[in-house]
Amino acid sequence: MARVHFDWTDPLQFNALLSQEERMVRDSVYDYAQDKLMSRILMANRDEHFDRDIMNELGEMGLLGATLPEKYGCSNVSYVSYGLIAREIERVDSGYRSAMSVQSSLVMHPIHAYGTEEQRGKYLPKLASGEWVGCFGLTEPDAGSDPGGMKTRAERIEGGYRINGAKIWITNSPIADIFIVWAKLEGKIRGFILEKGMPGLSAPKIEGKFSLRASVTGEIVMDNVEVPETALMPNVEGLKGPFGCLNKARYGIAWGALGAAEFCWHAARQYTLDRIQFNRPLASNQLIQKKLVDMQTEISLGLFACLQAGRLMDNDALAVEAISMIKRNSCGKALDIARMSRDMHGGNGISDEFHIIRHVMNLEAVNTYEGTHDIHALILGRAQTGIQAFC
Ligand SMILES: Cc1cc2nc3c(=O)[nH]c(=O)nc-3n(C[C@H](O)[C@H](O)[C@H](O)COP(=O)(O)OP(=O)(O)OC[C@H]3O[C@@H](n4cnc5c(N)ncnc54)[C@H](O)[C@@H]3O)c2cc1C
Repeated sequence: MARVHFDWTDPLQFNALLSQEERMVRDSVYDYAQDKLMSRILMANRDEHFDRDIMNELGEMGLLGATLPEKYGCSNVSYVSYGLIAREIERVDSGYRSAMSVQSSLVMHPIHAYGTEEQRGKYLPKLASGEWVGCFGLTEPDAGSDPGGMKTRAERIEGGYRINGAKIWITNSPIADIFIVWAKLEGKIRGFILEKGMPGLSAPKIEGKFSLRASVTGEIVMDNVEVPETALMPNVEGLKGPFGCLNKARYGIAWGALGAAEFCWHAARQYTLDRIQFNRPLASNQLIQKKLVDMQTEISLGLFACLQAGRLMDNDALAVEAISMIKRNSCGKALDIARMSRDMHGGNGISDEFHIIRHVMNLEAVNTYEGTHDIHALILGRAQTGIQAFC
């Protein structure tokens, strides 16, 4: 049997399973991210700054709401391509991928899936181009893993609704033009589209984050915000509204986290090949090689799981529990890999100039948001045993 070449970067020939279009998407996003995002991230992270222009650039590249139809200004690519986009952006920084995911999965998706044709026509093209930025308000100070416990309320008034409540930990909210807000109306969770400048609506920034510093996060405060009837997204009610959005976002996160992990793995390999201690490269030690191989194995297996999930999603055949599995697996493994890479970089591992500590810090939040690692275990545990263990 002929000896088959082993590509250490792609041991199971993942790339061979991608279509021509998917490879083109991957390569163009890789080039953009390495050229335009990598050059900004060091100072953006240090200064806790999100460059608003990035949204316009992502829009120009067709990366916002990329899976949605062309008639709304979107690219209509496959979910596998969407995953590849997330992976390449997060190879640079989870904060940039977060900004993109929120716009695509948590703002544009619900408007498309639950909104009226008028709402789609009004909001989607401007969100697709990056002219407008959106945010998604579900989490509250007293309702995180248990969003059903939300206190935000909408009440009917003449011609529309009055909304009161507060959301916290909201990606993009301080720079948002559009706010997707989930509130209880007559006891049922409903989704509303709010716009910047509405009286009583404010979105203060949360300062002092040590994770996702290049992504802006804030609150949404609603003090008697009056919205017209047309602000309600009519086609969904109950928790399945926000969860439908979160499922799309969690799918993208599963791909993205592996992009961050790949950066940390490749950096650890190069660092330990270059760094001489005890008169030989660190990479000549068995312990180091084992760690590199553990990284390679987890990332390679994880990418196959994401690819299969993407193919199923493209055929409307992916169960939500499977999304919990890949979100949980990718985030947990990526965090372990980033921490391991940090350790292998020695003292340099804590310097932002090597980029590893930034990925470690970022992945802490990525492991927590959109359903924590343990909450996804409980979702899968319930599906396996039939027993609800949340409470
Ligand atoms: C940087 C960042 C950006 C975010 N962006 C957004 C956004 O754009 N929009 C939005 O709506 N939200 C956003 N979030 C919120 C995020 O989704 C929540 O932080 C997350 O869902 C967890 O909720 P919590 O922080 O209230 O933690 P809690 O729910 O209080 O959980 C704390 C701990 O308890 C554990 N726990 C909870 N319940 C159980 C249980 N039944 N059994 C066992 N363990 C349990 C959890 O696993 C966790 O370890 C963001 C968060 C961060 C950090």
